Amino acid sequence: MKTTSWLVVGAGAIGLLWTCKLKKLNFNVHLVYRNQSPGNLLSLDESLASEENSPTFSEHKIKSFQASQLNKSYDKVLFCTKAYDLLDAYQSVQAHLTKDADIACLCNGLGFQERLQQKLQKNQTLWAGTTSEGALKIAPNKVKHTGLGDTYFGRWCPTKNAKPFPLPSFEVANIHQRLVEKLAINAIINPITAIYGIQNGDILSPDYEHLFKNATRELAHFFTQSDFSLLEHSQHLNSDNLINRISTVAQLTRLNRSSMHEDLRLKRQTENEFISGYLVSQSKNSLPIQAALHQAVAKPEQREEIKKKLLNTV
Ligand SMILES: NC(=O)C1=CN([C@@H]2O[C@H](COP(=O)(O)OP(=O)(O)OC[C@H]3O[C@@H](n4cnc5c(N)ncnc54)[C@H](OP(=O)(O)O)[C@@H]3O)[C@@H](O)[C@H]2O)C=CC1
Ligand SMILES: CC(C)(CO)C(=O)C(=O)O
Repeated sequence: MKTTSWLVVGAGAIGLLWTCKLKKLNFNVHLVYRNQSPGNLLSLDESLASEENSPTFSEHKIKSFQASQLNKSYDKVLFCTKAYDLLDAYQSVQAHLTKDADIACLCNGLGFQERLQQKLQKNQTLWAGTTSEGALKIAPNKVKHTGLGDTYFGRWCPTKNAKPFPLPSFEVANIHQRLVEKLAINAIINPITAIYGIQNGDILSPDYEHLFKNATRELAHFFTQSDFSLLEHSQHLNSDNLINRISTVAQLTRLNRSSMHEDLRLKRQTENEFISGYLVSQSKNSLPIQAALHQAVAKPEQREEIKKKLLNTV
């Protein structure tokens, strides 16, 4: 039996936030969780991120399932897992997606989109997404909207005269550019804050400023003067542009710990492979600082030595 509900996969912070957003847009939502059931009533706290005078708490009725309990077909699905879980998550629900389903993902990083595209059927459409919103899961069925931001989706494989995204106001033509811009921010702020155990704003302090600027200049050179496969979408990211963008985000989130800082601190898997790892794999050895940051995150036993070298040699 076919349903017109959205299927959201991943009941973490972003999955809960987006389930509530879709409910507010009057869609039915079926939510797939992996381990802990969120039940059938979600609550959204927008007190930290709401516009003035708008309600700050809302409750939303949904249906939640484990993938093995699904018994319907869906023509629109939104994956809200971490990048490293995306392909497994896709495989767990793929039998329940229609032949022409719209398949959207909101994970940070690059590299996994192409791998997912390879797995889709010919008439299914992959919509890559990126968000600068902040969300924090505070209970299995409760999410706090911690930062206002923008969310964009666009076709991973552009096609002329194709059908629009099921949420047209979120669709952009230049999604690759948006993904590269977000990748650049994550590639600088996340590993530096994670390995030195600092807040986002600290990368602008005298202790880290040289590392921040040199790592950013190196990235800008790669984005503007290399044979990067997404060069047409990264050419505008010269040193000044990139330093301004990243400084602004570091300022705006100065008291936050980046997601990678939290992941290392709590000894969880990080998205390193889809951020610095992706860039290094594309760079033909032209990103030595980025490679060192990648290595310092990936290899705890080398971390202290790399941290000292990075601060002494740049
Ligand atoms: N939170 C935020 O403010 C922001 C997050 N992002 C990005 O959004 C993405 C999601 O982040 P976030 O929500 O914070 O991460 P979370 O870790 O909170 O949520 C990911 C969820 O996906 C679930 N999951 C993993 N594999 C499967 C599967 N096979 N089937 C069903 N569920 C699965 C996890 O389940 P389990 O509980 O079992 O681990 C977890 O609940 C990341 O790429 C992140 O970088 C981007 C901007 C801001
Ligand atoms: C923008 C930034 C750096 C905010 O903390 C982020 O996206 C993250 O932590 O992953």
